[in-house]
Amino acid sequence: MLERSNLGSYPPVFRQLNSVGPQPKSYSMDDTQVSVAVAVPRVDLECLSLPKLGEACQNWGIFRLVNHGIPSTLFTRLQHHAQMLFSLSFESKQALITDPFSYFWGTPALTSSGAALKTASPNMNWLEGLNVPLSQLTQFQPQDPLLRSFRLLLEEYGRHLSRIATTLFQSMAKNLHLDPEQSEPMLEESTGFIRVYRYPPHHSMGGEAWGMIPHTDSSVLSVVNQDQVAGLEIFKDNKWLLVDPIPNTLIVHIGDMMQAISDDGYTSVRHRVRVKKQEERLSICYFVFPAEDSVIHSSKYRPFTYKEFQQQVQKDISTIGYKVGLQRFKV
Ligand SMILES: O=C(O)CCC(=O)C(=O)O
Ligand SMILES: [Fe+2]
Repeated sequence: MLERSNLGSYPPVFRQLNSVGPQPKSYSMDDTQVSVAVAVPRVDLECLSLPKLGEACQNWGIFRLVNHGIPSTLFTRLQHHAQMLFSLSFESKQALITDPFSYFWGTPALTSSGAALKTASPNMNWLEGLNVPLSQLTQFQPQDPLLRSFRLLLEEYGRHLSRIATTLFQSMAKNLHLDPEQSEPMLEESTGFIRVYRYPPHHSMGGEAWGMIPHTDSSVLSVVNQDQVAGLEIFKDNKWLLVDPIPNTLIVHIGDMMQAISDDGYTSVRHRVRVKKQEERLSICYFVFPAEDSVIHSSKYRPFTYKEFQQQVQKDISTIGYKVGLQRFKV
């Protein structure tokens, strides 16, 4: 049960708990019925089966990674630190979390500097988060002991995620018969960043709020580490399906860049996050991209760089309120 004392840690716009005051505008969707839990395919990183991996990427665009080599104690410590950090007062978080980290709420769409992107959309995403560019981690030398130890954990976690993403990408490239020289810049480890999210509870009296509205990730690969509070849903075969949390497993998403690289053979799966009435949810997500200026060649899209793609996404979010994505680049 949520402690009221927690309230001061939420950004003011999320402090409407139990009130009948004005509700944030909700994302209007007709397909918000309860989604069913589903067994997403499992991929074992220790005994990686290329056919199984290929099948998951083609048919699902998402899979559950097991035997990934990350110690369970690292998961626990990360979650614990994230919880402690988010439970600080809103003002403390604003003051403590400084460049190159950034603290945001209400939208996951950020500019390249980490500031929240001004969006034309009235949809409020019911979340607060921390943005961590991994290549700049060592520049973050906070005085605060909690942040200092969190940074060390993120560094260790980032190394694991780089290893995992590289192994998976190389196996996917093999499956797709990509030329190793051309595919190498398609996964640039230095572009990797981590988002740590907290989804506050939402006591809806009138409207419903989404933790994160439906979207596809712009990345090559995204790796989600969720706590025990369910909420992540994927859209498959015209249904929303719940991706259950299972301790010590990771959820890997195919992102838009991987969809383009694979000539649409793999699907960047649409997903969203549902918020709970009583419980907070935490997740720690990793995203990795192609080298900014490498040209992505695909039979389905005109040649483009990730930089162009990102600029187009930011322009669409600012002007029309949502991401159009790969459609903008179709031949
Ligand atoms: O919190 C989650 O489980 C997913 C977050 C997500 O989809 C994203 O950051 O793109
Ligand atoms: Fe996502």
